[in-house]
Amino acid sequence: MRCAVSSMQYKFPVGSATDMLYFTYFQVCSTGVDEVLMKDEFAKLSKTLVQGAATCSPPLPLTTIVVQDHVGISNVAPADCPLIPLLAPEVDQSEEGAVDKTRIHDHISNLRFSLSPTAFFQVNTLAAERLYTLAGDWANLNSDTLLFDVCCGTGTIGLTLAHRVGMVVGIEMNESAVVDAQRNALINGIKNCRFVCGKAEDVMGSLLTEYLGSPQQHIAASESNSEVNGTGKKEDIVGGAENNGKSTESLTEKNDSSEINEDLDDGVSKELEGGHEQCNEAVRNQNSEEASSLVNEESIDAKAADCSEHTKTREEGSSISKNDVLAATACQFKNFVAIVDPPRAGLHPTVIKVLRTHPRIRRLVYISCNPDTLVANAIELCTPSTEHREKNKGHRGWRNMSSAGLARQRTKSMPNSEPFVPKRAMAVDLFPHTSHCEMVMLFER
Ligand SMILES: C[S@@+](CC[C@H](N)C(=O)[O-])C[C@H]1O[C@@H](n2cnc3c(N)ncnc32)[C@H](O)[C@@H]1O
Repeated sequence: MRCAVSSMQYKFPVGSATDMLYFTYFQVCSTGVDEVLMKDEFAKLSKTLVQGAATCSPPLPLTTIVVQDHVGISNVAPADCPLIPLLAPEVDQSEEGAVDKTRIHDHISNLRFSLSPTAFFQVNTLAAERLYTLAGDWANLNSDTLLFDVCCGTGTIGLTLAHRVGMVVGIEMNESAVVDAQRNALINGIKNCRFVCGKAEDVMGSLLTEYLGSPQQHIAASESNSEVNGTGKKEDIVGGAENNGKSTESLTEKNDSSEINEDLDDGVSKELEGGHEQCNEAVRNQNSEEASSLVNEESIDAKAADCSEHTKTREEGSSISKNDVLAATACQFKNFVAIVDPPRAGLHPTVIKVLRTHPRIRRLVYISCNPDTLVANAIELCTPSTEHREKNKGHRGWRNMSSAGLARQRTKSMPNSEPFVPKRAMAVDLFPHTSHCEMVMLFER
């Protein structure tokens, strides 16, 4: 296939609404095209965009254009592909905070978000605000809630809901987005969030065990509770697990450690002493404008990088970080909720499996931009374990199977576990005048 930039159709939002085409990225396939020609085409593209932005009314403040250089077959360039700047921002060094012009800034729910070029961010921010609020309402959040923000991007969902929960743990595979999320927490003075860089399928299981204890532990606690008092009530299970869980043990061990005291010197101790209520109060009182005027972008950069470094160090097991302290305090929570917002491919089967088989996750809010994969994931979350059909029997071959068909096959190897029940669903129109929308679905058990 041969295709160059010049063969692309692109319009710019000029004139009447019917002429408009909003885009978040261009995709260019350049197989067999000379590099000089490509450069020339990119220069033309850049010029067109600059002209389009200037002729808008009011003119669009276009500061940066970058392209990602990806060699390979994919409809999305991986986040670590090199970035080529086509239009560099005009930086006035005398102006305070000028360095920040290389980043995009936006606001959602009175919070300020600073974004790097490869990080995902909803284009329709007003509708995104409604979407996240709805997800938060359905998630039934309170100060006893530990919220897992799965596929968290730049931290938008977790940060906008942080004031409604005890703590947020965000999981995201794009490293730049994770650093953005740390940075956005700092910019907005939010202290009860931890962001972990990794594929959800690789880290979700160990994070659930770290914060909630292992599924086996809770099943055992549940069984012994039922034997002792003949009830098996879920409240009893939660209470027992809190005292016996891994998190409690690690809290005791870590509080004795001299290493942790050094780590706390940087002010983390103050965050924790005050508890989550104080932290929530800070979030409530500090609107984004005040916060942004208080923070210095360079120190934010350093702190965000520092936080992400801590995450890495911690995973290597060589030191105790601020994140360990957050993890250690997690045992106080009673309500564990996941809000998942995966890409079009949906959640990886491993993520579905760990969420379904952990008995303490009772509520899950799924935000989806692709109904096909939402249905497939819902089948795996909700099919009762008792339906033991013979594995691999009666299917028409993997290649011809829909995502729902594949999901049905996978339910046969799902470990015995209580199924979720789909309770509510609502479409949120983030992309007016297109056939796309976001779907929010609440699952409970
Ligand atoms: C639809 S976006 C949602 C981002 C964020 N929740 C928001 O609303 O801005 C999906 C996000 O999932 C991330 N992602 C994709 N696959 C992932 C995986 N396997 N594990 C963790 N994150 C993943 C992407 O990098 C992207 O940031």
